Amino acid sequence: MTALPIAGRAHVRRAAGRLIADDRRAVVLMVLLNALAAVAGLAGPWLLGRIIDTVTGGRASVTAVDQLALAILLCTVAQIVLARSALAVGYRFGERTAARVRERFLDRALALPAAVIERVPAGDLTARGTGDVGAVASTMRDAIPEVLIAAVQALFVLVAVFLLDPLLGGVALLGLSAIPVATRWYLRRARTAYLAEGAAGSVLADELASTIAGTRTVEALGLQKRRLLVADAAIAQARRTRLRTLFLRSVLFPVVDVSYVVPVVAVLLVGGGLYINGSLTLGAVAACALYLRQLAVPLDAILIWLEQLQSSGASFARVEGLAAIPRAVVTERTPPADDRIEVRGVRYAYEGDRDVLHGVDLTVRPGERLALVGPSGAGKSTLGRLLAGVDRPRAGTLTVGGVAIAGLPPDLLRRQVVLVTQEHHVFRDAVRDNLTLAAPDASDDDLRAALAVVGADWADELPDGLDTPLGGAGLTLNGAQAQQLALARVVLADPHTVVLDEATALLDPTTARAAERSLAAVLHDRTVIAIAHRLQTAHDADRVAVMAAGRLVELGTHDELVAAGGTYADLWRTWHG
Ligand SMILES: Nc1ncnc2c1ncn2[C@@H]1O[C@H](COP(=O)(O)OP(=O)(O)OP(=O)(O)O)[C@@H](O)[C@H]1O
Repeated sequence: MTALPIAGRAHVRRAAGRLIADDRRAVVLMVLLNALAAVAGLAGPWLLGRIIDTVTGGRASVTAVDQLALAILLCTVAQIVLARSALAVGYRFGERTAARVRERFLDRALALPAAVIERVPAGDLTARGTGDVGAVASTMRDAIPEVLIAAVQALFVLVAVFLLDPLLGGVALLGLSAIPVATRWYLRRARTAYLAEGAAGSVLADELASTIAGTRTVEALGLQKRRLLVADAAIAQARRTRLRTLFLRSVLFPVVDVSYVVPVVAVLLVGGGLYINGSLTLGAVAACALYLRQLAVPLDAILIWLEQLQSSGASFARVEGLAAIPRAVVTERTPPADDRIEVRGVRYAYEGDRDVLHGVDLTVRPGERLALVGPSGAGKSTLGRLLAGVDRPRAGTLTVGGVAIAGLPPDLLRRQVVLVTQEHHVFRDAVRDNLTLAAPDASDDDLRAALAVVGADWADELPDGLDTPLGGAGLTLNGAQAQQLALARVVLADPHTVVLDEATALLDPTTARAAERSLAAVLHDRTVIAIAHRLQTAHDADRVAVMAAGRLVELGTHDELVAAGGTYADLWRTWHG
């Protein structure tokens, strides 16, 4: 199993920037409304300072004080209205952006090549698609608007203090200096810690999912204790990583809380001195102190969200990690010239450059039945997947009618080659939707005809006909019926070539016989490449290709190969006892 990639910091920053830029009008409006709200909010302490100066200057008249008080009231109302409007614009921006994150993840997950999905732990993809996407979406909805708003407010408050008195502004900044130091310490450690927390969550989800999926096996083999130990280890790791992030938070927050009080005290002390000196009015000192008290609110908001930004930054890196996986690219636009499949110098590696196929050459003749035989691990299934376009070769070419098989678009590919294995997925959907996957334009009559070809009599007695839901609360198909449904899909896709890989291996003997009949009906008039585990299949085939250790070692008819006295002849003798 290979883990899914994680996006680097630069990629995450660019992706976040793009999300904001995609809705830039909302962002500009949000900042503008909020800047106006901040200006209205700043007027309050300044007007209060004016009242103090008017009263202490002995020039107080009731009308002047009333007018100033009324102005404070108006500014407060304006601030509330503007700030609420900014928040409303922000939340709408957040909801739209969250929806885009979800859609993009789904698009990317659906575009992952089948080979990649098979190789990554299922829990990882699920955890990214649920927990991580959820964390990013809620950050976009709540954190980004609030952080933007708080940043504008904090900036305006500081500018106001500097405008009132630059010296007091400097003192305030000095008093706040512990915050960036503590934040830097936190940020340096937080990404790694939150990534570890996310990874531990994925492992836990994966372990639980695989225990649930294998419940019967676990029960049958008495593996409960072993699975519990595995789950315990995953839970312990999840707990360790959570404690680490908790520790980081428990250092940051107390330092920050104390840092809010320091500048207020410093400004009152220094401002008091300046007032006694006569270089500053009492009103200005009071206004500065009030501003700095106000500063705690936006700074607190930024720091609280910073924590969420960090954890969701790690989530975003996991969500964006999918972008690093090359999509299944369509390189061929022209339909193949004919049905001939050519394999030339094909090499394939599951991991790195450790080849499991070492230069395979093969021509599949249209209409023939070709059996692929060889010992376990020889590379038969791997070649079968390449022939069906599920995977691309690392080197060499696999073509049908002159075009690369894996480069064909899905609708064209399924009319050329289809892989039939023992795994038949029944989607939780109506029978009709389960079938039209293979032929979106097929009519109900086509679907019924396809079910009839594979001998699916049960389909005639469905309670709601083709609308009958399958899986979940709907009808549950048994193994043979599920296979017939899969074979009906093949009939509908109507490929000229079918690759069979252990198509009936899992069925019991009675069902297998019925399944063989269905299969025979599907294979009629098509080229068949059968990965043969029973040599009887090879005996009945037109030609036999023998594989050993990733190489094609023999090719010919059954009789020719038996007469040649090589690998196949040995296999045949052993099988015949
Ligand atoms: N998903 C995978 N990841 C890594 N290596 C793999 C994977 N699948 C197969 N292999 C390796 O590739 C080689 C060829 O395997 P393949 O399944 O194609 O052989 P096979 O001839 O079909 O064997 P069998 O008859 O047992 O199915 C083997 O060494 C196998 O271990």
